[in-house]
Amino acid sequence: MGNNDHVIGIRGLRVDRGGTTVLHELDLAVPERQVVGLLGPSGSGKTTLLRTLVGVQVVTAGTVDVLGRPAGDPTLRHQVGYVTQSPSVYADLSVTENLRYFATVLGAGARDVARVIDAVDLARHARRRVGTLSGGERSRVSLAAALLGEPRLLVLDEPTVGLDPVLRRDLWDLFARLRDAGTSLLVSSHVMDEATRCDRLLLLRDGRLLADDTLPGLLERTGAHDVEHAFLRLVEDTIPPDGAAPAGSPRHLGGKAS
Ligand SMILES: Nc1ncnc2c1ncn2[C@@H]1O[C@H](COP(=O)(O)OP(=O)(O)OP(=O)(O)O)[C@@H](O)[C@H]1O
Repeated sequence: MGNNDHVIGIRGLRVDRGGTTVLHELDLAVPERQVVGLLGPSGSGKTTLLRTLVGVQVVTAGTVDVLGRPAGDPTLRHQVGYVTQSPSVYADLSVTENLRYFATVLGAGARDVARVIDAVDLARHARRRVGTLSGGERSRVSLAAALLGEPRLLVLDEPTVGLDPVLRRDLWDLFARLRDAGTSLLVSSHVMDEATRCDRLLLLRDGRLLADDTLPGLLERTGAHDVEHAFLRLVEDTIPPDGAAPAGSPRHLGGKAS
């Protein structure tokens, strides 16, 4: 796959925070027009990795390219939508007022406001003050703001956290629709089940990439029946017990380990 098919290219990325290395020599590429899940337990480095993509994280070593430009390049501002874990919208403004404000900042038109409100299914709450919305509704307002201007890449940090199963399903349906319309998405989650909704998976643990694969590829490679067990098998393979085969041995990676 050539560079043109990738929306994100990372080489030798190392990030130190507070004197500790939290991302170790990451190499990865995210293909365009796919929903790519960045899965890993709490503290594995997901947010740190996403922050590097939008240029707000100091990088110790390596390169991070987004849409063919260095991460953080001003030309990317309108092409990358980023939603952080805490909703970054104004509680004392209505849904529409929030989005009009962000549309003005981004130079997007009023029609775009109606489009993004529809996209996240908040039309019936458009006049409500954001402070009166539920947590899930509020996070959809943040998502709507990220959709303004039709970015080519959406970077979403744990967008489904705290949502009930119905809302989670609806949000993943929305991600699939955005992908079908041509957007590339990188979505972080610590809920391994959400792997089934992703076209590709990046599994992160302790700042290291355990896997960069499709779900079927991952299951076949590890012989596991779900992503949680695949994750555990990969962890076993990278931390061998005393006297066992070295890390990266084909013990589990190719076979059907029990
Ligand atoms: N400002 C900071 N200073 C020092 N260490 C930090 C800082 N922010 C995060 N870390 C550490 O970096 C590591 C990765 O954190 P990060 O927030 O990227 O993980 P995460 O996978 O997003 O976790 P979560 O799912 O809980 O949000 C953790 O060990 C965390 O304690």
